Amino acid sequence: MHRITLNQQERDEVAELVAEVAGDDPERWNPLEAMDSSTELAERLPLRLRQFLAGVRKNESDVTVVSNLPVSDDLPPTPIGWDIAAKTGAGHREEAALLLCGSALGEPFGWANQQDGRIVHDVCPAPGHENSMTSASSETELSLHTEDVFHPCRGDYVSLMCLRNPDAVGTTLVRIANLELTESVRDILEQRRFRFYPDDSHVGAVLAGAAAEDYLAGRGYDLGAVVFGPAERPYFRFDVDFMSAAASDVVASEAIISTNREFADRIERVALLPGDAVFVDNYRVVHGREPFNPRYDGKDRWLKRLNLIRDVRRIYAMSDRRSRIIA
Ligand SMILES: NC(=[NH2+])NCCC[C@H](N)C(=O)O
Ligand SMILES: O=C(O)CCC(=O)C(=O)O
Ligand SMILES: [Fe+2]
Repeated sequence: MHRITLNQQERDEVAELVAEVAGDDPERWNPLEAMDSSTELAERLPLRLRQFLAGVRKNESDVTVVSNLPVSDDLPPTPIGWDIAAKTGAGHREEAALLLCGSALGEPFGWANQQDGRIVHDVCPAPGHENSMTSASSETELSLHTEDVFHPCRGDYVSLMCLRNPDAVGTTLVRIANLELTESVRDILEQRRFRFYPDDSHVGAVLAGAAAEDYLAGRGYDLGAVVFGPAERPYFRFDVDFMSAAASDVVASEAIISTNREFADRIERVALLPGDAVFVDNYRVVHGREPFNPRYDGKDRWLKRLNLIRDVRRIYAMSDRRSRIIA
């Protein structure tokens, strides 16, 4: 794990940029506008941080933590669900901090059908979702997954900035570099024998069964491989809850099961503290979360999440609109 810890002066410098991007009034916070200014202002981040993130990008570092980012003294209570945060602008300065750092690594983008098309998401437990398969869950663990596994323009990085984490709940991680797959399993994973589906956070997406297969095939998301790219430094995608083998392909189905079993021995964890942001390489690492007990008292665990792609033109090229929000 690569880590940089900002010193006091660097933290103050970031806080100044955050103030410029975010302003004082959460009610007037417009993340899409802020995204534009943050891309320019990212040039003024402390040199040591910019150089560090440039190295992360160039070397394709698996997991990177930036520590001691500014978190507001007057942080509002943890919202009880992302929709509340969307209404109130809660944690808008921290959204700005994540946009600034993220812009040094990639290009922010979002999904029209996820968290209402927001560019920065809230990850906090929500009543009624304790055992769901979305980031709003708590009591049930969140399976190790590639973020937005189904989509060809899924993020190169998923980034999470911590505002609160009182019980030091861990984000779980497995790197492909640590997997010891047998040659025969790897061989199967490299073949286009798998289907990948939108997860439950993509509202209104067709979720399962034959209808989903038609929908995805119609959009060009046909059978794909799990492992791909350079043999010496491969990429992968995996989400046991939202993938399947092609119909009646028992061998591919078994490869999913054995890969998922292999994860168990390779899990690393990072318990983010307030002011930590983790940048997970979404092509080299799957991530998830340990279970925990939600409180719903304003002191709950609270992260901001931002997707980053290395070349936003890949998104523009898929559509007839020049938008970072994938429809
Ligand atoms: N295996 C899974 N549960 N995958 C879905 C992960 C959570 C999803 N990214 C969300 O925003 O809610
Ligand atoms: O809460 C975490 O640590 C991870 C959450 C996650 O995987 C997500 O929001 O996509
Ligand atoms: Fe995730």
